[in-house]
Amino acid sequence: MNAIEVKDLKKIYISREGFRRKRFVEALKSITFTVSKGSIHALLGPNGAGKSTTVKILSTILLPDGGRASVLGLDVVSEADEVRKRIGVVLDVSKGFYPSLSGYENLVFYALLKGFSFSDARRRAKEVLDFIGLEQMNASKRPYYTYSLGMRARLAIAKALFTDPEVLLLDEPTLGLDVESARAVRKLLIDLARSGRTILVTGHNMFEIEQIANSVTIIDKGRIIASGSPHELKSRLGLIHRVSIRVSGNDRQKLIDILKGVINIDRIDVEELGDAIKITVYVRSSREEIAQILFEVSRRLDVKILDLSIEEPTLEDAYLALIGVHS
Ligand SMILES: Nc1ncnc2c1ncn2[C@@H]1O[C@H](COP(=O)(O)OP(=O)(O)OP(=O)(O)O)[C@@H](O)[C@H]1O
Repeated sequence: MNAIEVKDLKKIYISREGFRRKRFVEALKSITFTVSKGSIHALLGPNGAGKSTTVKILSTILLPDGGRASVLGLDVVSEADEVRKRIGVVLDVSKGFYPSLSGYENLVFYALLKGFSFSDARRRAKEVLDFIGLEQMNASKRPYYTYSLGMRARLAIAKALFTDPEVLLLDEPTLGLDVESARAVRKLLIDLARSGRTILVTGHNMFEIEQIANSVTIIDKGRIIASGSPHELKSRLGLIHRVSIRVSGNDRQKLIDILKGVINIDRIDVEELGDAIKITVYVRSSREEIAQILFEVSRRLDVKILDLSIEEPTLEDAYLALIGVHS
């Protein structure tokens, strides 16, 4: 069953250019995707692709100009009040808190505005602070302005979890976090999905998305480019192996030309590294075939293979191939 359904969604921003002229930005041209219940779905795309706009429409903060979107079967426009009760949202981890209040006080204040009784607000604030690990960091009683970015991200997620929502909409929740904090947030999201929550997350860190997302939608310039599980995206592109070779020697360019002729190559990237070059090729051949060809070719030329790795392609490889095809 789908927790989120987005069909042919459109959004046009109108902003001013000078005093009179209006500027129209077609942020979403036609976005369609679904997210199944209890899964983590990632929206990926370059800057300005329309990810935040999509999340804002699903959060009922922005109205679409066309198409429709629903959360748990509720329309985000006509049933916006009901949608708000069932979702938790993080749009900017550093916004929405009073700097001089502690994390705990911020949450209690937020809960009172939401209509919780004082005792329920205090109880739930302690629960969520404990759940996201701020209580254990002895941070819940410290003023918010003393929080690190990692603590702020945790507090923003605690706030999103306050009403125990079934669906979480998170716009770049790990932006700017250090390795440890980002890892903690990732684990939190996986635990939440395991407990039945549906999570829609945006981000730019492909490694991170590949670790957590069950499915992915890639958008660019307001249109869908591809969607599916990370594995489906990679196999659809026929990306079988990524071969990285670091070589030195005079015949480096010859090696590239020969490789292009003998290996079934999808793409080749060459990076100059001073005395050496790094060649990355995406090939459909088997590992054995690739290794054999490389060693045979390099024996005939004036090149020295300094490093060789043959790996499975990553989500980032698939993403770059897809974005490259469409740009
Ligand atoms: N309030 C606004 N007024 C005018 N144009 C806007 C507004 N908000 C966003 N845009 C434009 O809409 C397009 C989509 O923006 P959006 O923020 O949704 O992209 P994004 O994929 O989230 O990008 P990023 O990865 O940089 O956060 C961009 O061209 C952006 O400049």
